Amino acid sequence: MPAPDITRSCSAILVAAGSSRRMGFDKLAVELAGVPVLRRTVEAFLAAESISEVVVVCPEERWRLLDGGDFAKPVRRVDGGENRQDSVVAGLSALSLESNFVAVHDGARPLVSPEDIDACVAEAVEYRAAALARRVTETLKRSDPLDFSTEGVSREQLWFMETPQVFEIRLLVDSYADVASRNLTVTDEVSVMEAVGVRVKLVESRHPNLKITTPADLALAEAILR
Ligand SMILES: Nc1ccn([C@@H]2O[C@H](COP(=O)(O)OP(=O)(O)OP(=O)(O)O)[C@@H](O)[C@H]2O)c(=O)n1
Ligand SMILES: C[C@](O)(CO)[C@H](O)COP(=O)(O)O
Repeated sequence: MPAPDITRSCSAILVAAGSSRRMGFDKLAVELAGVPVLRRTVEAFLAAESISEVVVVCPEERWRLLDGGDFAKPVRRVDGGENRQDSVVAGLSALSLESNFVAVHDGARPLVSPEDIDACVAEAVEYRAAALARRVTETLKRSDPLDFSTEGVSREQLWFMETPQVFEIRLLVDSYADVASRNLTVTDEVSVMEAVGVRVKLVESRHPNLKITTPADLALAEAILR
């Protein structure tokens, strides 16, 4: 077996330490077609050829959803933080640093395909930073809450952001340190890059990759899996 080319290899950080407030119960423990959400997410990354290791950022009780899995690649757990940003930083500290790239993904996105993961990693190798996203195809309007007047909003160049979001590890670590030094709060890693002026190549997802957020998402995800 040839040694892996670490210049192109990629670690994964799966953030799964949230409170599921909008769901009302632990959305990462819910089974989709018999498999817990978090386990589906881990298995998608283990199936992706570009991924060499997985760090799961989650509390101990969620780690047990993985049945102490005997996985084909290294899988480690680390505790999360107060917000998603803190959980990502905790994941960065747990990387083996045997890769040059890191894919940060929501544990609550269990339908992500290994093919989309690999496509996003390939673009990050090319551009240093890449993120999975979905083009806006619906008609958009802006509505004034005072007089209910509406106006059309062009959907050209508009995307729904998804994950994974993939970066050179050094770039992401240094960018998060910069953001922290300025006490900035960010929703995702693309926002971190915007704060430090680094462009991110958006990669159109070819498969469903919805985030499990509310009970309605569970029904939709089950329907997709049927
Ligand atoms: N402190 C946090 C907050 C969120 N997440 C993770 O980030 C992903 C996206 O967050 P979201 O879907 O908003 O999850 P929750 O924060 O749990 O949702 P809610 O806002 O409804 O509580 C999820 O996999 C969640 O577990 C995390 O690891 N650590
Ligand atoms: C990180 C994310 O999934 C893609 O950008 C999204 O921002 C998470 O949003 P939420 O507000 O935490 O649900």
